Amino acid sequence: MKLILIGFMGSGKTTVSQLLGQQLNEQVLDLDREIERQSHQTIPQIFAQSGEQGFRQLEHDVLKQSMDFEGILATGGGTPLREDNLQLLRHAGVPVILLAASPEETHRRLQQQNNRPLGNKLDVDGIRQLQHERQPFYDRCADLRIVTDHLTPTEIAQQIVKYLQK
Ligand SMILES: Nc1ncnc2c1ncn2[C@@H]1O[C@H](COP(=O)(O)OP(=O)(O)O)[C@@H](O)[C@H]1O
Ligand SMILES: O=C(O)C1=C[C@@H](OP(=O)(O)O)[C@@H](O)[C@H](O)C1
Ligand SMILES: [Mg+2]
Repeated sequence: MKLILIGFMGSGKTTVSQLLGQQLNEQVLDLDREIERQSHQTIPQIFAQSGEQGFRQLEHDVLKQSMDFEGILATGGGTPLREDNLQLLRHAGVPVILLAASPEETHRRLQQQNNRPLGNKLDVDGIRQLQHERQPFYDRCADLRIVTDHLTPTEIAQQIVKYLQK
């Protein structure tokens, strides 16, 4: 692994990882896409059929087997919530970058897509609450936190590249 992106749903992990992959000429692994590829189901289908618990088990299995991947890893927003996942992320030995956005901006972004079983039904207050609950887990593994509300994905990728060069 070269770099790990973590953060709440809609913070831009998937988008920024693709840009970083192009700029740094590195492979990108998006945990959700890999889960979908291996299970032959979409994320909403997995939640509908196996519940959140079933999804979390798949997520853990795929994370564990991805740890020796040589490239940029985009996690899902709930990946750091499990202690065993958090330990894997912390001990990967690569920078862990936390992307963040305000509840209002997150709500705007999540409304543009309908593929997040845990995010799509939340209003701004629900997002604020869930972000608050998850914050301690994100803080425990992040080396750098970037607030993305007023940054384009390109600008975020540039900040990360600069950070890596230091
Ligand atoms: N910095 C940004 N500014 C505005 N919109 C963004 C930004 N980053 C991502 N988005 C948009 O927000 C949505 C969620 O982005 P995504 O990369 O899927 O986030 P994540 O993987 O963290 O859930 C997408 O529609 C994406 O185009
Ligand atoms: O925050 C979460 O619990 C989740 C985030 C999603 O990934 P994104 O953060 O890329 O949306 C996806 O893993 C799943 O819907 C659950
Ligand atoms: Mg994503």
